[in-house]
Amino acid sequence: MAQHWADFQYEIYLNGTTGAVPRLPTDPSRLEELAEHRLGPGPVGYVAGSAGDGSTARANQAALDRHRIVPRMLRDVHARDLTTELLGRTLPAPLALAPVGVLSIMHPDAESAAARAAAARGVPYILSSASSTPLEQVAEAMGDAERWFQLYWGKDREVTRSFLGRAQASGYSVLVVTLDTPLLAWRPRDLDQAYLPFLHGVGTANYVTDPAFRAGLAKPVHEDPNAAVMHFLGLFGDAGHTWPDLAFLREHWDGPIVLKGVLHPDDARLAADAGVDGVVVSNHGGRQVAGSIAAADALPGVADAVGDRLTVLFDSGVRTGADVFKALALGARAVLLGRPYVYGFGLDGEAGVDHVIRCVLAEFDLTLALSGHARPDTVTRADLAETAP
Ligand SMILES: Cc1cc2nc3c(=O)[nH]c(=O)nc-3n(C[C@H](O)[C@H](O)[C@H](O)COP(=O)(O)O)c2cc1C
Ligand SMILES: O=C(O)C(=O)c1ccccc1
Repeated sequence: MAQHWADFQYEIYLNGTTGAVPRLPTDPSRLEELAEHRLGPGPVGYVAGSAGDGSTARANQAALDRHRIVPRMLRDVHARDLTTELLGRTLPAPLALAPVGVLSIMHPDAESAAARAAAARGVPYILSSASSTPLEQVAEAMGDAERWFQLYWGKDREVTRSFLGRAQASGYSVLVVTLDTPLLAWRPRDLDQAYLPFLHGVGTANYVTDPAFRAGLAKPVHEDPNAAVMHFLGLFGDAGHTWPDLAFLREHWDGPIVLKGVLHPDDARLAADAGVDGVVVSNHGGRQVAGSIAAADALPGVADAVGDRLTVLFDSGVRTGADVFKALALGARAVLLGRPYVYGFGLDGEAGVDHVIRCVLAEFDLTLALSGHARPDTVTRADLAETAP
């Protein structure tokens, strides 16, 4: 019998015959509850928290929930193939791990371990600019797996140029440029605990090891670490960038460029006009604009506007394999998984990330089959019914 991601369920049941149950829950809500219970209040608050009243984060899930799958019967779904072509690459499934900075607040093994877990399954890992470990070290941990780098496009051109050069020298091939975070949003859960990871020395490793960044410091990092953090906070974002500035990135990056955080169809058209290769429809997991449109509600408009010109990716609210199916039906080529893998990582390190990847892909494989599809790319809007809120 061909190997399917769905076989993970029988592996779990078979292990159960010897009394072994999974070390982590397979249900994403229970995983989050466990993380809230076991991990430190500052760190877990940073991950679980969102902007303002939290309404955008809730809306992300509600929007996916409002769309219901309409399964089709008696189609041959016996042999399934989840491989997905995008940006000139073949992925084992329509899934990548979203860039999440400061992972060492969750687990001391940090980004290298999360990246290794993704690499072992062939799932692209998108390394954040704000990683706890320098990008060169994470690249080494990944062997010859796909490397994607997420850029916080900051105020200092020399630092940006240096980051792009370092990332290319370390074998990162896809550049994901995050547009929705020129400033950190108002985040009450962090404010109420007065907790910001960077001030605990986390998330600045790519910066403090960078020659161009160091050139802007009055004193060496070890002599005045707080000044280095404040310098980072002052330059990691730039609220002054506009569309024509993208030419600078195009000039300094050889591979595909994907813009993350696009919600308006007109912005998607501007992205296509600017000559980039893809967009991620995302509201940053509800962490930036409280009250913003749910990402899943923005997806069809963006897909209609640029689906024939750009690779459309999606994140914000994906928790299950069924959510992956719905995102594809609404027009995404693939999805990025955010908080769920971070909880798995916090609870069980590299093995926890592997567990979450396998749960989501097993359920996606089963959803695909039970809905009448043998491949991700045959899923369309006709597979969904939209119900009243
Ligand atoms: C703790 C945390 C840190 C994040 N850091 C980054 C980052 O460094 N760069 C970035 O582009 N997005 C970052 N994001 C956003 C994710 O890439 C992604 O858009 C979001 O988590 C998707 O929403 P979801 O977690 O609800 O699925 C972060 C998200 C979380 C939860
Ligand atoms: O916390 C975040 O959502 C985020 O994107 C971020 C921003 C700056 C540095 C690290 C993470």
